[in-house]
Amino acid sequence: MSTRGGHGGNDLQVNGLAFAYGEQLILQGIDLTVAGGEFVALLGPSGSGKSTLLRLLAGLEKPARGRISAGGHEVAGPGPDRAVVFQNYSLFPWMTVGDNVAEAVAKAHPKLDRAERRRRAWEQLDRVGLGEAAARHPFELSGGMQQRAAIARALALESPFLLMDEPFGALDPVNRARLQDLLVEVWERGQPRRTVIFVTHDVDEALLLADRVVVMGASPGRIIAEHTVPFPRPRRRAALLGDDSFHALRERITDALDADTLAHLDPA
Ligand SMILES: Nc1ncnc2c1ncn2[C@@H]1O[C@H](COP(=O)(O)OP(=O)(O)OP(=O)(O)O)[C@@H](O)[C@H]1O
Repeated sequence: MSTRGGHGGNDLQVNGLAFAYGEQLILQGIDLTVAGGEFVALLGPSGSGKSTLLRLLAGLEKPARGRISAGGHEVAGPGPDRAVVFQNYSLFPWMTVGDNVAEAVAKAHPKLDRAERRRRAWEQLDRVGLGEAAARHPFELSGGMQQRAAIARALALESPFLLMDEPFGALDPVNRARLQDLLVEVWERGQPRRTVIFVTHDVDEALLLADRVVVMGASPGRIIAEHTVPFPRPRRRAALLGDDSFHALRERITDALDADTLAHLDPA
């Protein structure tokens, strides 16, 4: 089944977007359309403005020029329709893992009573394999478990958009692979599917997870290429590695990134 058909209210539109920090132009001429339920990876070298673009989509920064709309509404600030997961877990350290997630449930459903909030929080934690850890504090968990909890919290918001900034960048390879699989599993089960924007600088991760890869270049940050990822799901790492078309696409993307990096090296 196509994921590009759209699910009504959860498409994303970026038109003529520019952003600057002071005098420094960070993003320029960004046009991007993401269909409802689509999983898009934003790939690019360090400094190409991936995180900045994600922060703009989250409403944490304001564009200097251009427009962003999410689900047909102009983005004017952060909102519960757009859950964000950062690299460093960002759980509240003074709350148990269960309470961290229950807090997100309360945001999504302010009228629920405490018992029902907790029930739903526990349900989310079960989905990510953390049912046993709900009463523990973040510092009592491994990095992988904390990131699972951060994902459970983002899912508990029941938001149509999931914005993820290198969420698995700090994890060891085994945990990273587990959480990649978990993310795809929960995304595929969504009814409707969430629209996911996933920042990474790992080409293999982008090709494993995404429906489409948007490649950014630097100075200023802009989109230099887009590729639909044609591999059928479920995707298996070993099968991808044995597929010539995977290597061909990987090479095209890596070449584009290398060319952009070379073009911006100091001539000295
Ligand atoms: N708060 C800030 N003030 C000034 N400049 C900033 C700020 N945050 C980021 N920048 C600059 O904006 C540019 C883009 O940064 P950004 O973090 O969006 O890139 P990125 O592609 O996500 O990089 P990375 O892969 O290293 O995370 C960089 O040149 C960075 O130095």
